[in-house]
Amino acid sequence: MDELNVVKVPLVVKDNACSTLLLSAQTTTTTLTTPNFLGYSSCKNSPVPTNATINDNQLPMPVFSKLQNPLPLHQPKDTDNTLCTTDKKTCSQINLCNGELKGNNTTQQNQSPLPKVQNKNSPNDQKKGTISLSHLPQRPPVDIEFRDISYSVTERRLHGVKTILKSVSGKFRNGEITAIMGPSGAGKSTLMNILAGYKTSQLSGSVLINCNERNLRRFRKLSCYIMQDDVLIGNLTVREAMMVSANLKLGKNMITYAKSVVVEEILDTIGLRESVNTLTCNLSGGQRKRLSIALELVNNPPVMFFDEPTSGLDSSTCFQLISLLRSLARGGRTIVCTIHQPSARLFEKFDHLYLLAEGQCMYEGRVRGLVPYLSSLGYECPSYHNPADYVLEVASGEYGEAVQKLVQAVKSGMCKKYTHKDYGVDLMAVNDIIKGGRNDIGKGSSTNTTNDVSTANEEMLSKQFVSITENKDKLADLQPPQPQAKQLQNSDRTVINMPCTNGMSNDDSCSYSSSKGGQSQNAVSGGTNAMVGCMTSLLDSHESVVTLPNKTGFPTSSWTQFWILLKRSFKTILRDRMLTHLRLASHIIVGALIGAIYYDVGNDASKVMSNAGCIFFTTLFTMFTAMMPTILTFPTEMSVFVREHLNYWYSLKAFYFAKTIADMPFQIVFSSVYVLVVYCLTSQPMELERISMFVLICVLTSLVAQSLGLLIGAGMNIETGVFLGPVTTIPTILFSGFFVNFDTIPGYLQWVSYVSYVRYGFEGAMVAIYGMDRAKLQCSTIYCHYRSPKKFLEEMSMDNALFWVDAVALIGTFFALRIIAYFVLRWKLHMIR
Ligand SMILES: Nc1ncnc2c1ncn2[C@@H]1O[C@H](COP(=O)(O)OP(=O)(O)OP(=O)(O)O)[C@@H](O)[C@H]1O
Repeated sequence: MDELNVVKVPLVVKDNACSTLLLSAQTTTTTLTTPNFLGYSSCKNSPVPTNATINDNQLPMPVFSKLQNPLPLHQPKDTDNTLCTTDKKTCSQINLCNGELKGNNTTQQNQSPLPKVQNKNSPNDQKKGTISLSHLPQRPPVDIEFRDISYSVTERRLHGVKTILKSVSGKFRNGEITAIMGPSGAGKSTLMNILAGYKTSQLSGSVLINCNERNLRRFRKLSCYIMQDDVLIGNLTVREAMMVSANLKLGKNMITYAKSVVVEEILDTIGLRESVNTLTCNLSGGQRKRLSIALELVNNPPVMFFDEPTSGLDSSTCFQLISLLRSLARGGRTIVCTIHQPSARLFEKFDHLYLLAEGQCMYEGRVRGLVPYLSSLGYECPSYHNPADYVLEVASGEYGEAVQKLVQAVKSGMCKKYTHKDYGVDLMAVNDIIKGGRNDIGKGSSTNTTNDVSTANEEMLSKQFVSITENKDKLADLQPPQPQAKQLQNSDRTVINMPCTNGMSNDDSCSYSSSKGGQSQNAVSGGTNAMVGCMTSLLDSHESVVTLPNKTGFPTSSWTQFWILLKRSFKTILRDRMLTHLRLASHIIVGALIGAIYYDVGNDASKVMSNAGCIFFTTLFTMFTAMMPTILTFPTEMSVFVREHLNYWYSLKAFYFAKTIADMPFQIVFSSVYVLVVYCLTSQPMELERISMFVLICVLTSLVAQSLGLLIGAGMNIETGVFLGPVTTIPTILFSGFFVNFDTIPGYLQWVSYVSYVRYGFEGAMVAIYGMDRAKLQCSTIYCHYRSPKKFLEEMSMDNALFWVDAVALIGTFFALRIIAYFVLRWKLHMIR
């Protein structure tokens, strides 16, 4: 069976998604030589007989869905364009699933997300665009085990310590979707943050990855955390957001075309095809959630954490989403979700349940073991009652002091038997149900109230929420992945043998067929699972987590990260029409207004005070218009940054430099436009040197103000920032030298004026206008006290001021604030943990 099986029908590679498998849509019956369950030809050992004939309505989802959107079909003459024609090229389709060209298994392949994209200069002389693509990087499957995790926080107000998690242990396996449930405040998010590596301080216990002590840095590269409030950059389209993710996460080894193929495949898979050109701010809640998942799927993380993924979604979208997560799990991933109160239909979609109450574990095991477990302890889930609701009622104390009883039961090992993945699998019984069409709902509710429930009753109870219509799915889903993996060990299918050093047997899920097991399951289970099965499987990988190179860096260099983020920032600023256009318009309009008010006062000795007011207002305006938008927008950008940084997209350094540089050109242009409008309308001296100096000092003031806004935005939330920004500015305005002369300020307060950047801005602007031995002003009245500009500067205590000192002071303040803001961001990141 080493011979490669070939699909006879023409297969056409789609231009922008080479992996799209097209079967002839013109016929309703398609003959395949060797399709696997998913309709993709397999290389070897296909479980389906050769020359099978399948009808469209038998075609599994991926193929069928392509048929519904037929692309130009043709019989390619050039065999390079076919996916499966010759031995060497045959495996393309399955490679799309498993990311590997057979016989091309180098260490490098295993370690990096390498596309196998034929370039122009391919030695095989293949046409440009001909692709044999490993569409996702290869990653090993991961089991997470945690032992005796305790977590406490110090409550300063109460001078005490609050213990949030009390010695909890458990294990989340690859190939499964785990729900962490419990009443509000039980510690679900805390546990997940700890497992995801977001919280690392004030905790004890150990987290094991594939039975080995977790290397946090390595683990963070293998995992992603999708938060409840999926903050996305609103002004990017779905495709653009995905490309940013791909560019950052897939590294420079992959050419742009290959990345776009990856992106298109994921978007197809996750159901965002229709929305690729929609701005993310216009997506629905469910679409946003799916995009959040798609963004993280780009580098194929084997572990995905979801904080309340269903919050804010309607029941149908919830169901679709959890089905999607389940399919991702079936691809070999470890999916962990916190969830509040799932419906019965949603609840049964989970494989594994971890129940927390008061920071302790109340149950850990199969979802279908929950009802029997509760029943065995005397808590009978009433008929037709959602077990998820019931267990939360129990955990909330509605049925008496149950928490300690259940916690003790867990500690004494009573729920051990429910943790086995084969628990409750009784295929015969399910078959009977299918045949007989009996609805067993309610049967299990029975009258059994004793603690010692018989096995038969337990199984009956476990089927309480299995609807008859879904029993076929169940049959497939209930198949444990492990035996299949074992069965495949001698075939060409890859089984990941993960090291088990602590005495655990392989039965304890340390071995798992990473990708195809998932596919097969999906194929059987069909529906949503099948739709995403192949595309989203973990890939064949001979590496294990412990042998992964201990590289600490990001997938791309700092320079690349900076460049990608800078381009993204530019794009989002330009597209933020409301803010960017408003900023520009406000600078022009206010400039014109000020110009109209102080029209032609610049050279009039009788209006020197008015002109000083105009200069002072100009300084203030450039300051406020630079600071406030940053205070308002930066906290939102911070949320995106925290998510992306903690999911290992890029470094803080790259983000910060990009952020710092991206907005500067806009600020410089806006401030300059305003200053020039005012300068001209108020008839200030038309000397190039003075104009340049005046514009420069105003721009510098605005950049310093922007830095202050960045600092406040980095350290505070919007509400606090909006208050703190203007409040901290008031003293700097007071000590600017406009309201009170420097000489008039009491000696012990004079130092404040040295830290007032507004003072440097105003002083520099005054020197630019009235300094440098400017000639006497025109006097339109009988007597003008300040005909001599020098005299006026003396009056303002600015006669000894040097423009360049003010400019350098502003530049220094700019750098100081930016550096402080950087460290505030670092501190914030540290505090999150
Ligand atoms: N930094 C902290 N200081 C004090 N208490 C904290 C802190 N962080 C968490 N807690 C407390 O720990 C408990 C568990 O919080 P956690 O967010 O993990 O609960 P949860 O189960 O996720 O709740 P919910 O379902 O409502 O989101 C809560 O009582 C919370 O008030």
